[in-house]
Amino acid sequence: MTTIYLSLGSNMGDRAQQLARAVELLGQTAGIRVMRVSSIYETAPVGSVAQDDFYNICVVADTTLTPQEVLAVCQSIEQELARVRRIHWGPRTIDLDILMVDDYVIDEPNLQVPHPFMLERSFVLIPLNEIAADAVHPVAKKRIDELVYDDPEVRKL
Ligand SMILES: Nc1nc2nc(S)n(CCO)c2c(=O)[nH]1
Repeated sequence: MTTIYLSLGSNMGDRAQQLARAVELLGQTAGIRVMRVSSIYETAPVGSVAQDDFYNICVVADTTLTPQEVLAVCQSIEQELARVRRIHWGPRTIDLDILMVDDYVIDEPNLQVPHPFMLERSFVLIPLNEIAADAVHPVAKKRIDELVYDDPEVRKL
């Protein structure tokens, strides 16, 4: 059994409903037990594409699946919720990113763990700190509550 830390985001359609449905689908997946779900945060879009504000959450789950199997589950949930990725870094119905898997460091063509951008994303660190403050980033060797920083553009609903 390993512990996985996920970031979920949506900025198209009923954002809260998309997030709730994604968490429901995660919980219905064999081999995944959702343990904690953060509050919803409204967040300013990061990246070069002008788009609507996101709703972001983080999820902690226990799993018997491999990281690659978890990635496949995330991708299938994105498809199920009809994620339409027209523009890279553009609007999306739902986005599920694997942040950490225990203390694993993975560098595969389709999967980098810890997530390469998580330390510079307040829309990840602030929700993650709410539910996993004592989790340790396996490369930075610091707790999430040592890595998190304030950002007025990340607003708890
Ligand atoms: N605030 C915010 N900005 C984002 N830019 C991208 S791309 N994404 C998708 C996650 O990689 C987000 C997001 O989830 N939230």
